[in-house]
Amino acid sequence: MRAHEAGALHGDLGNRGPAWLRTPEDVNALVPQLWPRTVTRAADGSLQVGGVSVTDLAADHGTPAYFLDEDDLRARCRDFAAAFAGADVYYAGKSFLCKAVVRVVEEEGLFLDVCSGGELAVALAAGFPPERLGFHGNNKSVSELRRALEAGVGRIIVDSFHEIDRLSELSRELGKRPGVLVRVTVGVEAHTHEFIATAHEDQKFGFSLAGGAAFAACARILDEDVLDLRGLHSHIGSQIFDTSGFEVAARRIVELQAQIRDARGVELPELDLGGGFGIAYTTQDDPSTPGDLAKRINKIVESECELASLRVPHLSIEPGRAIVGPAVFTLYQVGTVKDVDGIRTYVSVDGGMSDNIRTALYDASYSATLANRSSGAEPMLARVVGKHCESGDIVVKDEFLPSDVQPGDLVAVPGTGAYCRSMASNYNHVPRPPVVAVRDGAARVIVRRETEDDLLALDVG
Ligand SMILES: Cc1ncc(COP(=O)(O)O)c(C=O)c1O
Ligand SMILES: N[C@@H](CCCC[NH3+])C(=O)O
Repeated sequence: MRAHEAGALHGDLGNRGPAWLRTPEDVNALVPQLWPRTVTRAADGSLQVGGVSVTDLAADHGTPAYFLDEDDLRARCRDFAAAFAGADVYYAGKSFLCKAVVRVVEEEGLFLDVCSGGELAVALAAGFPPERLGFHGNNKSVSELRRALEAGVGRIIVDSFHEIDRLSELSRELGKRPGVLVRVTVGVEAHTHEFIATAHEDQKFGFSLAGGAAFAACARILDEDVLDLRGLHSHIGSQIFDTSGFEVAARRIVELQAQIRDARGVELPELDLGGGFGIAYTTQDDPSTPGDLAKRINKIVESECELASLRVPHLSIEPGRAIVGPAVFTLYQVGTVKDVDGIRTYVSVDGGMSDNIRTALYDASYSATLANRSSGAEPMLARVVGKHCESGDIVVKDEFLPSDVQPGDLVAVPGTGAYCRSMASNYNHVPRPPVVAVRDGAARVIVRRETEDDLLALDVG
């Protein structure tokens, strides 16, 4: 539910907030599902991650900054790999990609999904085995496809007839026979924000199942026999909690597998059901564990295959957010606190929509906590905003912070590992924050802070 829909007034505080948001009994308490697993409040009240206090991290690395709990990230990779044992788990690099994360993904035995020449370049620069890469995109350029073929990318997920033609021509030219999946639009209305739903009919991704394009794409690939058609792919959207969407997708896509078998005598050996598994951004979100997801997804694929008398294909999934999202928090410093009489208290921090566009773009909800100390002050409903020239520059729409929050305090926002640094911008020429990995009492910068010199270096006029 969105704050403006809820329209509830918190009588005790006279502030406007969503109906679900309750005054916390202890404003210093950390809600476990929101935080990376090594985050705790130390005896002095400050947060610590990987055994390092955020006050030290802020002193050493500045704010705003993204802090990655490396143990948490690795544990999430392992949880998915163990739950989906026997399947290929592709980490969706669009959620956040840098060489250090590529190495973690490789060390933890995952595959990697990239969706642009740039992401491919990061993966290759980090030495990721190309055969474990999947290459996505609805408009891959000829040069991106050429690079993917030359590098030996394991799977190319084709998304249009133009791409099939382009890739076939390049494959002939280079003497390659790449493994491909056909991305199918299964016609599912995923329960998520409209901008991040990807399997309803009216949108740019994939080949329509209902309209027959998906079957025609497979038929064309099989007829031409230049590309090695390994299977079908479906991705229904992102930040999804209700697994019924995956079930409908699996059912429809298995029906298409059966149709291809009946018409062409070919049982496609692979099936990729994409990513999109939701994470907790607030106390309202209750995500499934990888184990639960695996159980439900395997069950539906197996039962649908049995119904269609198909062998169960080799399964892949592509989680991004669910792996990196909860492993990171953003640390900001408070610059001003403004009580707009009787309406709202605005806590301004030193970042904003340039390091987290999701609130403005998707009306996303986040949580926050005072990070450099605990406080005995009464909870106060606040809006955490950034420093940009835009009134929609909101980081956390509604959150209870201690009422003595003041300039110089640190505020931490959890759940910012996915689609925050990767979608960051230089709006207002604000340099993008660093990403710092913390583990076993030590912090290391894995993406350095951008500088004004970096920005000016591009300005060659
Ligand atoms: C094809 C594909 N796979 C995987 C993902 C990863 O999604 P998420 O980060 O929600 O798991 C996306 C993004 O929505 C996607 O478009
Ligand atoms: N960028 C989106 C998700 C889209 C993922 C890619 N298809 C988000 O922040 O939630």
